[in-house]
Amino acid sequence: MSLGRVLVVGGDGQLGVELRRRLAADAAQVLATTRSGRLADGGACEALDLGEAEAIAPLLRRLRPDHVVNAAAYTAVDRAESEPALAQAINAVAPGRLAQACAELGIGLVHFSTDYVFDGRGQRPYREDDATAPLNVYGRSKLDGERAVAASGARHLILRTAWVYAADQGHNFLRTMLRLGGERDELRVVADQRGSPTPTWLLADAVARILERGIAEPGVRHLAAAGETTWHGFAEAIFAEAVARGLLARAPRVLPIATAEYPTPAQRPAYSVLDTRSLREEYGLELPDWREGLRVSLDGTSHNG
Ligand SMILES: NC(=O)C1=CN([C@@H]2O[C@H](COP(=O)(O)OP(=O)(O)OC[C@H]3O[C@@H](n4cnc5c(N)ncnc54)[C@H](OP(=O)(O)O)[C@@H]3O)[C@@H](O)[C@H]2O)C=CC1
Ligand SMILES: Cc1cn([C@H]2C[C@H](O)[C@@H](COP(=O)(O)OP(=O)(O)O[C@H]3O[C@@H](C)C(=O)[C@@H](O)[C@H]3O)O2)c(=O)[nH]c1=O
Repeated sequence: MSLGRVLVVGGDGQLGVELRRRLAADAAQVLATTRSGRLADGGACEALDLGEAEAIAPLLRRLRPDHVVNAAAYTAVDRAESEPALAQAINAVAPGRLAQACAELGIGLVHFSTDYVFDGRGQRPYREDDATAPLNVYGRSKLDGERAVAASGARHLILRTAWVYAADQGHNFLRTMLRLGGERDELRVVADQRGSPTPTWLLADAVARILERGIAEPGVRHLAAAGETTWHGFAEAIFAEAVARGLLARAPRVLPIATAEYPTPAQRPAYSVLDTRSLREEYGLELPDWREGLRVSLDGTSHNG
């Protein structure tokens, strides 16, 4: 069954690239926006600066997609502390306007949010209706975005995910570790923040399944790889898998440290594992363990399954 015309907003972000790749198999047409109107691979797409929110509705009226997937966001967690107005404009105001336009035109919307809406004091995986209390500007702006989308009346799903990475593109922890691991003998990585590293291919596969089945019940859902680890555990796994594949000659020493020993402008939740049961049951999804997700990502295979 064709998914019809799908518009990927933020088509050159790490998730946007994977969505375009994955949805091309099932959609009649995949349209995309970037700020410049060009894709990094040289292809043409629509120009949309989300800082200019009044441009959103006219673009959607012209393109008339069947679905919009919003993969754009202000994701620089530390920088957001000194640019709160910009984070709010991109992560809250623009998604609200996008959702209003989708409601007006009868377009289904899939929007992404984050585990950083939680304060991390939980002791079991967070469910969708657990209380939110973001610790940083990025998390607050994303939570405001969730609220604006929910209030729009659009047929929508808000997918909260976590610790997103792609092996082949984007700014993410995996690629940072591979780079630093090639440069240094020793790294210090926090071992007291727990979460679930989630590859973009897992998210894109899930979006394809969601669009195929349709959005029946609007609202927030949690979507992340199964299992949990710390950033330190993730780093050790990255190096073990990378060395096994010859991507690195040898693994650096990875010293476990406390968050207090790695000061950053933004505070991060100590625990942000997401309970994904609701979405798995609703859409019949099987979500791989984070370690399996890492292996598949580094193998560079099975990305379109
Ligand atoms: N990365 C992560 O670990 C996590 C991400 N998420 C969420 O998942 C979604 C996808 O994130 P991810 O792919 O990692 O993000 P990226 O940072 O890789 O991509 C975000 C995209 O948004 C675009 N963008 C930013 N500002 C604007 C603007 N003013 N106008 C138009 N486009 C803009 C960026 O374009 P440009 O390059 O030109 O700035 C970039 O292409 C987001 O909603 C994010 O909040 C949730 C949990 C974890
Ligand atoms: C590079 C590095 C980071 N760290 C720590 C800092 C931080 O606590 C943790 C992760 O750092 P990063 O800056 O890569 O990750 P961060 O930007 O916090 O990642 C977040 O991004 C946003 C967009 C989300 O929505 C979240 O789900 C989450 O993925 O690792 C070390 O301890 N040692 C290191 O050498």
